[in-house]
Amino acid sequence: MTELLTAAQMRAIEQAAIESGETTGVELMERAGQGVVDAIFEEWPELAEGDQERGAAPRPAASPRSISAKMKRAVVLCGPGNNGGDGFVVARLLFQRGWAVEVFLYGNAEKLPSDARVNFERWLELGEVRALEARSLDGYAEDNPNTKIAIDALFGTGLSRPFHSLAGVQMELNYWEACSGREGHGISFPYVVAIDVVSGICSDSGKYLGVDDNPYDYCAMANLTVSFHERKLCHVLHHGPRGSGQISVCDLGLKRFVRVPNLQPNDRVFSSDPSFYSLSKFGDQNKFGSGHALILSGGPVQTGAARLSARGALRIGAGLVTLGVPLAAQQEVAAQVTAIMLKPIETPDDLTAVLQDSRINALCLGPALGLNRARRLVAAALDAGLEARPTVFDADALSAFADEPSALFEMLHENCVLTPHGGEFARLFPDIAEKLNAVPTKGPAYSKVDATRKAAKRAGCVVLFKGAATVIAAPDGRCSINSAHYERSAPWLATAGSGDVLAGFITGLLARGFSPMQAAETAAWLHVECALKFGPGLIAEDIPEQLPAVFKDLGV
Ligand SMILES: NC(=O)C1=CN([C@@H]2O[C@H](COP(=O)(O)OP(=O)(O)OC[C@H]3O[C@@H](n4cnc5c(N)ncnc54)[C@H](O)[C@@H]3O)[C@@H](O)[C@H]2O)[C@@H](O)CC1
Ligand SMILES: [K+]
Repeated sequence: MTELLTAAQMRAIEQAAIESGETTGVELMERAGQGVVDAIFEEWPELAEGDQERGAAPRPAASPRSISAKMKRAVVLCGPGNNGGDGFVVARLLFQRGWAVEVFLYGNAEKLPSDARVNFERWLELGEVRALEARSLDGYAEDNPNTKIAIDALFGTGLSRPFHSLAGVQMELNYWEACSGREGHGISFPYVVAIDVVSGICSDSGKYLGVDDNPYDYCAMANLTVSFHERKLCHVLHHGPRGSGQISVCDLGLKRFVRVPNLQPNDRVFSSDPSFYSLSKFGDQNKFGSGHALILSGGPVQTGAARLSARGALRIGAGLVTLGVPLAAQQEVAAQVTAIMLKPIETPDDLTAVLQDSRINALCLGPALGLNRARRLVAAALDAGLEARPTVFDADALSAFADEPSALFEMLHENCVLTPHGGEFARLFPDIAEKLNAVPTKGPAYSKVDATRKAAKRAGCVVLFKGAATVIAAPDGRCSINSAHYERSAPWLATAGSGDVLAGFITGLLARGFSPMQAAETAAWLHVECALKFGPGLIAEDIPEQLPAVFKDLGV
């Protein structure tokens, strides 16, 4: 598992490293700048070809007369903080490779923080710094056709308020990002490389601050973002993945400072993957050793969703899976399933009776259950007289409590998992959703991590908040994110029934004895892996069928 950092956590790590005396801010900035240059040439190796080191040449070397039309050019936009400082380092390093480099500064050089100031001065030995204004980049790519790279070093983790003041510059970066790598009308556009965070995006939430409509039309965007030490939360949340392009992580040599005192384990956020958890089965295990999952089905013509969940639970390794079906739907379900068993469950009393069997060790309620049936069966499933059985609540089992979410929360116990999508989340946690969806006016803005943690605390159980970034949180603050972005982008997962399969995956893992948090994290990760394995054309039925191949790849 890798960690995803907030701005405050990153600052604390840097601070601890500097206070240890092992390094300095200037040294870290040098490593950061070098990391950005390395990442650029790794991403576009052709840009490194033919570079002729000129070393730290004196200032005249950068004068306009010494810049030939054939030289590769970079334009570096530096901001008022240390992100800008990184930009000055990148400018110097590209210059030393023989590039023509033009540097703009947004802000007052006198007010640059000390490390950035050092690098500003070092750059002044080599070239000029021009003031960045709203129209500074108008026609730039057309007038400077050999511009290969634009460096966005305006704001990083320190963005604290909306960045609207350079709309023209942001529009240009937006346009270049879209057009880069393509030639049109004899013009080639530079690749946009963001240092740490795309300027305008809040590092903790991934939201463009102060933006309420489609930011991809006019805000700054990048083809490549180089993050330091670890990825930041913004790289997987909200607008961040699309705005950031690709992510490269640059090691600043800070690994041993991760355990600084103010980083409590439950304040940390990880990317969820199953590396810690064993999915393997062992030779001497019989089917009862892998648990028995019960999945409740809706009535006639509403049984497909529960059947998808059941198939998911069985494929992920539950020893036995039973569908609890109302009498009128028995024939329909029986005609469709083979290895999955059936039990008539019509009323809450039927469910209570079935749950007397303690071998049924995981439960799933929700997929197409019907709101009335859901409301009655949820209460029976959570009856205080029964053991706190691991239970997944999805779909109708969540929506059934839209008028009184507290009635559900009062019944839930620590072995439950709620799996809302955005709409269901807003029904159960309207105040939290409102805060999450409000236009952010300052940073750090309220994030999906904040919202899911708060919801888990209120519900008293694990909440898995679905989306391209699925956030999973426990009431004690543990949190992870399953990101279906970048090389794990799985847009075909947004298909009818996909959530039912996920609920089944979680239920199956609960039956196998995984803890609620482990089950939710592992299921979410495998769900994406299955989609990637199948590729385009995926429908929900295909998802469980990919598990054998995914398991094989994992060596399960
Ligand atoms: N020595 C260090 O501290 C290191 C810092 N690093 C870089 O430093 C960055 C963080 O630096 P900072 O904390 O200085 O933050 P930033 O450089 O992101 O910017 C902070 C500055 O911008 C101002 N500001 C915030 N929002 C604004 C807005 N909308 N309009 C105008 N001004 C605004 C703030 O008042 C502050 O002056 C990281 O993202 C990383 O790039 C790296 O170089 C590694 C070493
Ligand atoms: K930036």
